[in-house]
Amino acid sequence: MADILIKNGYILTMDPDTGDLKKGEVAIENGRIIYVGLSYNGKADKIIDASGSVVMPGLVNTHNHAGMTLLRGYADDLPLAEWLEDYIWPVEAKLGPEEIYAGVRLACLEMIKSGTTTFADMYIHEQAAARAVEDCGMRAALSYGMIDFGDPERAESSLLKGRNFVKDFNGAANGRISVMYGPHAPHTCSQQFLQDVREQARKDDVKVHIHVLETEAELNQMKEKYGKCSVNMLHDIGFFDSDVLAAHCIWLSEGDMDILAETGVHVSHDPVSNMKTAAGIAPVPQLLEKGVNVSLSTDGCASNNNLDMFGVMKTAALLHKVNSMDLTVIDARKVLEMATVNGAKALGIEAGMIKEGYYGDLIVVDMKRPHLTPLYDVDSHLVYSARGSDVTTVLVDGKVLMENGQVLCMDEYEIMVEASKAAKKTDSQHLIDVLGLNDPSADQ
Ligand SMILES: C[C@H]1O[C@@H](n2cnc3c(N)ncnc32)[C@H](O)[C@@H]1O
Ligand SMILES: [Zn+2]
Repeated sequence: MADILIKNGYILTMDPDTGDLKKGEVAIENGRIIYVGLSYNGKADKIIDASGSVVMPGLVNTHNHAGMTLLRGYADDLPLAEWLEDYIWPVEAKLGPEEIYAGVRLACLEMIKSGTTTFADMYIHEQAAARAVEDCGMRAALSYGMIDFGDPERAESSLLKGRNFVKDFNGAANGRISVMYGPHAPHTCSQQFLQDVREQARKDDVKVHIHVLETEAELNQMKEKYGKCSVNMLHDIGFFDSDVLAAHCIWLSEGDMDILAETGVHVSHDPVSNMKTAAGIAPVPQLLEKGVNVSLSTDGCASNNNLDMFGVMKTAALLHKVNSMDLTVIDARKVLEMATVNGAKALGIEAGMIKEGYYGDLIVVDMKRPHLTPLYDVDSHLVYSARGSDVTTVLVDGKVLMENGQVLCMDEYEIMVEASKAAKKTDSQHLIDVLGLNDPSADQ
């Protein structure tokens, strides 16, 4: 007997072996998909009616700083280095685990409501992030953001934090949490530190999540310091392998792309963040052409400014079309693959497809909406016209986290209240009390 049977939906399996089903059924038991096909020959505890909807794999957001929801809109429209160094980093120092817990809860709420079932994270107080993920039921690959700035003491304490996190949370929350090592970037970490982290990750058999060549300033700094770019430096120290997830990868030469392809590095593409921070345009069509696994991500909320992967999908498609002045350079199916199959592959999880044996991580998207009518091509609608708010039902690990627009795994209002309170720790003079928390009349 299945736990859940989803009926009457258009099943976008993303599985090349089975293809999509115009009207099919998906059965889930013990957190895994046990049937995908036209009609399930068994009973189920719970039936989900997906009439007029698309049932598809949950979206996988492969680069986030989830706790940064607290800094959404905090310091916008500033040059990237100034934004990070003068605004974001000083204010992050004021945030403790309780604030980050509240921020990550808000991030999870936002992600669930817009169809993301798994995210990869790199941030501070990551234990608190793990607790938030555990509590809400999502799946995540978490890493402690480690920076040494060439200071051996900082290197030691950072690595220790990273190691403890890996030790304590690998496989936590019934396997929904996986861990990674998160050395921040080649220009904020010393070469020695990057080598030490690399070695530790191999020892622990844990993946590595890092920012690579997000800005031209990084490229110039690296050339000055090492006489070569970040990709070459990392390659020369043996850092690259198929367990590395590199975010951004904008300022790549042809040779850099070949290195990423040969070593099997996964690239996380953040088009919205990259456009907002004017960081540049990653050569995604070329990377895909060379066989690099490219997935999609929002980046942190302070550079996006939301966590809606539907917005990211549309932006990715449009950006590369106009950049190459060739609209055939990337199509809707490819974008959907990047947001599902490729993301799951980068994180090494059995998700991203509706396939027997894979995790019961899937979403239901309501197509009975004005902006999705009429319907000729499901892929096209999902990428070019749908929004996160069209997602009605979300399952992770075979558990229903949202059903018919109702979030079941947390109290939405409470999450917003707690995050708003946590945001006060920034001491910003500009914080506006939208929930009316400081207004006694709002209690009635
Ligand atoms: C893990 C660390 O990464 C920082 N961080 C957040 N967004 C970016 C970005 N676009 N580029 C580089 N670092 C970033 C966070 O502020 C945190 O300090
Ligand atoms: Zn980032």
